[in-house]
Amino acid sequence: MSMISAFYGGKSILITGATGFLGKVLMEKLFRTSPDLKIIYILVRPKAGQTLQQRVFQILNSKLFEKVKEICPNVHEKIRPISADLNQHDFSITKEDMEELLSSTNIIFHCAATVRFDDHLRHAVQLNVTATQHLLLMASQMSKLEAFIHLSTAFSNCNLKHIDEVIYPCSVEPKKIIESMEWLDDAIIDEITPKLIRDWPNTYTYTKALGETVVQQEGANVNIAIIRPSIVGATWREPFPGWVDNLNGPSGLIIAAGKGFLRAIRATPMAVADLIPADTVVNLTLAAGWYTAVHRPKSTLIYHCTSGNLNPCNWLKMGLQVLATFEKVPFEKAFRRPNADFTTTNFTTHYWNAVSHRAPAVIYDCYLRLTGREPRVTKLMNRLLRTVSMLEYFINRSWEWSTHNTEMLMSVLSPEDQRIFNFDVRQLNWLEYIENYVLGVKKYLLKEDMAGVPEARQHLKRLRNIHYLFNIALFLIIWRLLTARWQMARNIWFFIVSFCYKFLSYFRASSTLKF
Ligand SMILES: CCCCCCCCCCCCCCCC(=O)SCCNC(=O)CCNC(=O)[C@H](O)C(C)(C)COP(=O)(O)OP(=O)(O)OC[C@H]1O[C@@H](n2cnc3c(N)ncnc32)[C@H](O)[C@@H]1OP(=O)(O)O
Ligand SMILES: NC(=O)C1=CN([C@@H]2O[C@H](COP(=O)(O)OP(=O)(O)OC[C@H]3O[C@@H](n4cnc5c(N)ncnc54)[C@H](OP(=O)(O)O)[C@@H]3O)[C@@H](O)[C@H]2O)C=CC1
Repeated sequence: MSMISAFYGGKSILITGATGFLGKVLMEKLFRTSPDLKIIYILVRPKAGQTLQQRVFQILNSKLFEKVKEICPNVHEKIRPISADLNQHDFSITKEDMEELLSSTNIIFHCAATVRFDDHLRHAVQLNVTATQHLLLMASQMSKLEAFIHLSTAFSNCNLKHIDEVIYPCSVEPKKIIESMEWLDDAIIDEITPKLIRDWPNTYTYTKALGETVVQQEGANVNIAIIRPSIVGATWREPFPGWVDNLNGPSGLIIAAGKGFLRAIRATPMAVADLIPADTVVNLTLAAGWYTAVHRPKSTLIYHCTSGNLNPCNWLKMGLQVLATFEKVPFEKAFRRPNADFTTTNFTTHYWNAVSHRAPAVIYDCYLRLTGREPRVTKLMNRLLRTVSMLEYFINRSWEWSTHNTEMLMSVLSPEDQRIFNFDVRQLNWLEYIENYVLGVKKYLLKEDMAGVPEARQHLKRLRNIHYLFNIALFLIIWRLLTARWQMARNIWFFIVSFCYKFLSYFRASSTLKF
């Protein structure tokens, strides 16, 4: 019998961010491994014209939850969506809902966050710091609370090279930042943001670091653990390989490369690609929830959920495998043939961006205009290049994360739990994982059917022929222009033609002599 599954049985669990990528995988695993849990409260906001119920209905009807519905047919009765906006005071939770949460919750998984790198500091502080502070305040009033699990990121201290499983002090007190956000106007915040975030690359990683300090300062009366995942990718095994449902991290770039928009990226090929599958993060999170509640460690334990020090993969290996999978199973209606080159200097990056990214986009937009359609590729390309520039920080550096707590946790699990809640990345076969990731992107993000693969291959062949024809035509045009303007070019041209003529004459003469 799994100790972890049994532990969550009969429990009331509160999840924030349950509609997000990790939140859904977490909920799915909880229902599948502990179908007798009492209830999962999820804090949800109405979004995109959908009510809470519609959002929950959509999640439960997705492919991710197919297995769960077999194991736990009454799953819809066990989810209780609570209307809440974490940006609002008291989360805009009704009095009745709040009372129920305070009196019943046993475990909290705090996943909600803004993961946008370019979010305005005010908004990032609101969600990643202030909301965490409020949630801790709520947690401290929960009479039955056994554990509070906070999802942070391994990059919350990405200004350091070696990162231990500790909370590093912030140069400015989070409380002061929270206060100042209340009265400073947007223009002043914009001005001071670079000075505040200093060597953090964006507001996301900076506010996640502040969030950890808040957890440390405000969580004295609560039994807490912090999980720090690195770059979360598609699922490895559970509930099935390759599940992914948003464009964050590598997923968006895999689409951009597979569709032939992104053909080169500025990256350090040998830098560690510290990806971690979503199901691995969830397994560690659930195991940490159990350990924190049952063993009640004296201090807040931080768990690094990373792959680099146990089973490293680099960006070159990842890029090559992504490309190899595109060869086997191409994406449909590609713009150009996929390519995945790594540039390492400013010059080559600018060259690739001009020649291989912007120029084809401009040419295609001219074609769209000429055929009476709306030009759109240049705009798309500019957005893509902006996105890539924001991710570059993470693909040109390597970090070392110590994993003592994570390894300790693995060692205290029973063999049964080590199997069911496996977070041992040493067992991960990268080539197989990356192939499944790319297939998952094709199936679950792009919603492309495997039946379309032969047509996609034909399309790539046509693109190759167009590419060759285009290059030949371009060469001839350039050459014609050069010979028309420069005597030197004409002399070279004359020399090449006469050389070829002599060579052919010699070849013809020697072959007639033989017979
Ligand atoms: C050959 C393969 C090599 C693979 C090589 C992989 C390297 C991969 C390194 C990752 C390194 C992360 C390391 C931190 C790990 C964490 O701890 S954080 C969690 C991850 N967080 C993220 O990844 C958030 C990143 N994204 C953002 O911050 C924002 O989307 C951006 C990049 C600032 C763009 O903002 P924006 O211009 O306002 O655009 P937004 O409204 O978000 O989307 C605009 C369009 O771009 C698309 N888009 C959004 N994100 C992306 C994306 N990542 N890619 C492409 N398109 C995107 C959207 O779909 C949208 O399209 P339309 O719907 O308009 O057609
Ligand atoms: N994905 C990754 O690569 C990594 C993620 N992490 C961390 O893991 C956690 C989960 O990330 P992930 O699942 O990828 O993120 P997502 O962006 O997929 O999900 C974010 C969740 O937060 C919710 N949320 C955002 N704003 C509010 C609000 N104002 N009120 C209520 N809910 C809100 C979203 O709800 P809605 O659906 O309504 O928008 C969504 O459920 C985060 O803490 C993140 O920092 C750490 C390392 C890497």
